Parts: sequence; C-alpha cells; structure tokens
Amino acid sequence: MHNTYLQIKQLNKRYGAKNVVSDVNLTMEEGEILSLLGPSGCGKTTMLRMIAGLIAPDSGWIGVGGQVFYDGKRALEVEERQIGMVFQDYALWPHMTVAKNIAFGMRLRRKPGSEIRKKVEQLLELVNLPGVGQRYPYELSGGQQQRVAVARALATEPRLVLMDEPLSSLDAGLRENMRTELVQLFRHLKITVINVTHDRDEAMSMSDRIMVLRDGKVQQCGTPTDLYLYPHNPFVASFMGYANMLSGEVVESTDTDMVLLRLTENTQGQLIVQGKAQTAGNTSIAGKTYLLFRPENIRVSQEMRQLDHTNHCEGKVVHTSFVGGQWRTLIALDGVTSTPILTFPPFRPQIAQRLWLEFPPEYCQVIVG
Ligand SMILES: Nc1ncnc2c1ncn2[C@@H]1O[C@H](COP(=O)(O)OP(=O)(O)OP(=O)(O)O)[C@@H](O)[C@H]1O
Repeated sequence: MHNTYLQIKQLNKRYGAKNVVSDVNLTMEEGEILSLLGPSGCGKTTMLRMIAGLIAPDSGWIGVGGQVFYDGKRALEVEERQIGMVFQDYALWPHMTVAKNIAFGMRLRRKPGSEIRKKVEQLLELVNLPGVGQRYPYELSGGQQQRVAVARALATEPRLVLMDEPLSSLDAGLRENMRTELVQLFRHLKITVINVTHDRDEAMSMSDRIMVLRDGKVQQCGTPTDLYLYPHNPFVASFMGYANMLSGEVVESTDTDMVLLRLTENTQGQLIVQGKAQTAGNTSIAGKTYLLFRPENIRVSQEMRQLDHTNHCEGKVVHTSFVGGQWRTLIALDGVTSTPILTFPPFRPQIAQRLWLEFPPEYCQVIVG
C-alpha cells in the first residue's frame, strides 16, 4: 500500500472566459518528485501557485502531509503551508550575504542563532558550496546562486518543495549537472518535490512521474517511460519525443490488444498495418486514429526480408544528416502522403536511395486524438 502525501481534487482556475486549470486531480507519495510539463501558457505556474497559496483556486481541494491547504472555501495562509519555493531567477536578496539569505526563514521563525549558524553550514555543504556564507549573491555564478536558492528553500524543513523552471536560466552543460545534483539531494532528504518545466529532457531526467498539461487539462500522468512508450494521445506522443505517426482507420480490433488499421493518407489502396491499442484498449472513441512508432524501433535495410506481419513499406530517402553520431534520415514511404518517417539507419544512406522500413507491431501503438 502506498501512502498518499499530497492530494489535489478537481482543482479549477479560470481567468475571464478561459479555464487555465481545469479539473486537475493528483496524488503523490512522500519523497516523490513530479514534474508539471507542457507548452507555454498550459497552466503549470498557475497550478504551482495555487498549491503554494499565492493564487486562490475557484474550486477544488488541496491537502499536503495531513493538512488541508484548501477545501473549496477556506485557504491556509501561505506561511502556514511550510513550502520551500525555488524560482527561475533565483530571487535571492542582493543586499544580504549567502548565509543571511539562507537563514532568512529561520530568523522569521525566531530560531536560536547557534542553531541557525549550524544549519546554514550544513545546507551549504549539502549543496556543494562550503565556505561561501559570507559572500554576496553577485559574487557567485548562476549555478551557485541557484544552489543557494535551493538551500534557502530547504532551510525551514518544508513539507514540500515547489520549483518553477529552476534551471532554465543556466547554460546547457551546467543544467544537466544540476539536474543530477538536485535529484540526488532531494532523494537523500526524502523531500517531496513538484517541478514546473517546459523542457522534456529535464522532466524525464528528474522525475518519478510527469503530469503533461495542455490548455489547463491533464493529458496524462505517469512515469517517464510510460509516457514515452505508451502515450495516450498524439499530443503526449509528440511532446515526449519524435513520434512517427501514420493516420488510419480501424478495420479490426481483435480480442487481443492488437488493432488492424488501413492507412488513410495512402494512394496505393490497401496498406494494412497493426499496433497495440492504447487509451485503455479503447479505439472506438471519437478522433483520428494513428499508428505511432519511434525512430529507434524501425529496422532500415537495403533489401526486404520475409516477415510474418504487414508493418513494412518501401520508401525513398529525402534527407539525411549526421547528428549525434547517427544518420538522422527522413524517408518518404511509397504511396503514403503523410510526413516522411524519421529513422536512424545503421549505414550512410544516399539521397533518393530506396530502402525498406520495418516497424514491428509490438513496437507500434494505435492512439486516438
Ligand atoms: N493574472 C492573470 N490574469 C489573466 N490571465 C492569466 C493570469 N495569469 C495567467 N494567466 C493566463 O493563464 C494561462 C496559464 O498561465 P500560466 O502562467 O499558468 O502558464 P504556464 O504553463 O506556466 O506558462 P509559461 O511556461 O509560459 O510560464 C495563460 O494563458 C496566461 O496568459
């Protein structure tokens, strides 16, 4: 049995006629790291701020660590929520030393000086900045300032840490190191974290689970692998990584979880392909149906092999470039008018070369959206 630490029920926020956060439900265990992921304007920050108590919801319920934050009518004061916040721009006080920045919340709570000094030292060790307590924020690099901001958020032993795009001001190399560093720190302290980001790689590398939002609505919430391998709709499929999608019509849905599709953007008539049913096996809901397969699951060869399935097609190379040690190659399938398929052949392809593509049914998902 897992224990629920944080629970959000039917949370709503509207600005004018726009539902910015729409019927969001979420449960989290203690120590879990969750990212809210989605394009700009999907409601991530609004949701985070409602949990922090900085924005009043229109309706819903929020509870964390046995305390009710919001019950549809009453809201717990921000200071009483015991939340640590980390922002994109660090938000350190420039006129205070690093030690004073970290100690600020503890001073407000009137902790004894000796306890504060000890805690500040411990936190600086934890975030790999021993001995910088007497410096000012402007004397530190961006990455160091963000570590101080994390130390400050942890200083009051929060129930929950909320981070809003914490790494997006840092340059790429540093950002990757900080992801690992922060995850190790949070795991060590068993802190529960909600992280807002529009960066898929950041969400995938830092989170136990990811909630994908679009226009204020939850598209899917699951582990990074679940979202990548079993997306519930085309939006999640494309947001989590390059998604080859061919549109089709369901011709047969067997008792097993396999679905047969007739490709629709297809000038050669009867191209039938198959894939595993997604959306909890329900392909009958309204919307366009697609066969989804990831580039790394395509077998590209110069000759056709004998196969016991129909998921193969011949095509012509339209573009190739050498990226990240691989031949990133687009292939237009014969008679299929949809976007060319992205593949990574294990050899150097030539423009206009004819190649065989095989996309085994067990690696294909049938999704609706
Ligand atoms: N105070 C406000 N008044 C009116 N509309 C607002 C207000 N705050 C946010 N919005 C709108 O609500 C929507 C969601 O905003 P929010 O900041 O939560 O999105 P986001 O996903 O965090 O985006 P970003 O990644 O750009 O920060 C946007 O369309 C925004 O314009």
